[in-house]
Amino acid sequence: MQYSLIDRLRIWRDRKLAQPAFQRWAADSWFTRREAARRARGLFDITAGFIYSQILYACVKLDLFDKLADGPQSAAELADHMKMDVEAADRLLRAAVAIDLLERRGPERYGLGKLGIAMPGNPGIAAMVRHHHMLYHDIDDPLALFRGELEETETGHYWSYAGSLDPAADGEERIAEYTTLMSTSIGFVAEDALDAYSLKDHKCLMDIGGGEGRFVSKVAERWPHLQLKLVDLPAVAERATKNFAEQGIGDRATAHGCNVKKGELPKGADVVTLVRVILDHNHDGAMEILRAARSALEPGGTLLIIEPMSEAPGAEPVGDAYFGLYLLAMGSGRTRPPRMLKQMVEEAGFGEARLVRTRRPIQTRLLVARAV
Ligand SMILES: C[S@@+](CC[C@H](N)C(=O)[O-])C[C@H]1O[C@@H](n2cnc3c(N)ncnc32)[C@H](O)[C@@H]1O
Repeated sequence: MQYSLIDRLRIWRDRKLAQPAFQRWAADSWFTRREAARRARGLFDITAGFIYSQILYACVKLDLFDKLADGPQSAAELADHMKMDVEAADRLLRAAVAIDLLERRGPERYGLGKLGIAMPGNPGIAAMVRHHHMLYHDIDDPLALFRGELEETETGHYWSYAGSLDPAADGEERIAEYTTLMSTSIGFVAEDALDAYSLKDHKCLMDIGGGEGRFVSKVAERWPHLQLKLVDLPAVAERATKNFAEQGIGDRATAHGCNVKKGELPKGADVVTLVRVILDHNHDGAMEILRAARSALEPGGTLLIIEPMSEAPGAEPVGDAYFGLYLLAMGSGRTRPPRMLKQMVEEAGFGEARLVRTRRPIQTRLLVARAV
């Protein structure tokens, strides 16, 4: 193998850094010890990450964050609720303190920690954590997952449309769980996207893959002048219709059931949204959806893709590590860097694609394009 000068310099540096003697020196030296400690801690955190996740999972299953939001409590006070003896309760609570989910309040009691404080106000995070039990199962042997040796995955079963030949045939019982999870977790995504892009100058919005309509409801609250359409698989669209009626927006929000990749989409929208949809699909499926979106719009119409993306500065582990494995376990889709999405939307008949800044790119990025 031929290496460039820069490669050879890096190989020399990597060998130097890998030497235990060098690492001892770096950990002792005043000049390097902070960085050495930071790296040692970073590697340990990755090594122990599965245990940290289980501590969070246990706290969520026990509703500890909601309970402690009402005021600090001791292990003795919580043990009955946690259905374990006081010593075990204390061990779990201490573990949660160590990873900043909880914090000590005096010698005996525990309250919300600097990370746990975000949990009570965001039921979407707890819902995501609860459904991770499927992933624990699917990534038990990560190499089998990467090598495509798993015949079935729990995550693929849960997201019933992933890899299905006829997702439109799914009935209520297959879609109920995932639609509820999506609704519970849409809050911040909708808020950040709607703060980043004004719909003031639009007349009619169509949300493709809109689930049971929570995003459309948020749009309806914020922009009362807009007509609203939603498209999703028939059993999902039925739930949206019911929700729109219950929320009193049935006169301006309608839901249409069809397989977007095959069906004819309603016309009349001047802006189409795809919220957490494209990442679920492999290239061909994603292109079918983008082309369907294009055919539903007149030239000049607007497309908004709202989803986590790959290579988000500062949020790389979310797009590339978390969703990378999640979508592999699901059996379909990938997160994409904005440049790849831009290319795809251009291929589907859109131009002027640009990324719009959002408040929390870790979960929500926004790409806007115009139909040409
Ligand atoms: C990850 S969910 C996102 C739901 C919603 N946009 C949100 O962010 O909460 C993907 C949605 O796409 C829908 N979907 C998947 N494949 C579809 C297809 N071929 N035709 C229509 N809808 C589809 C699913 O039913 C689901 O509601």
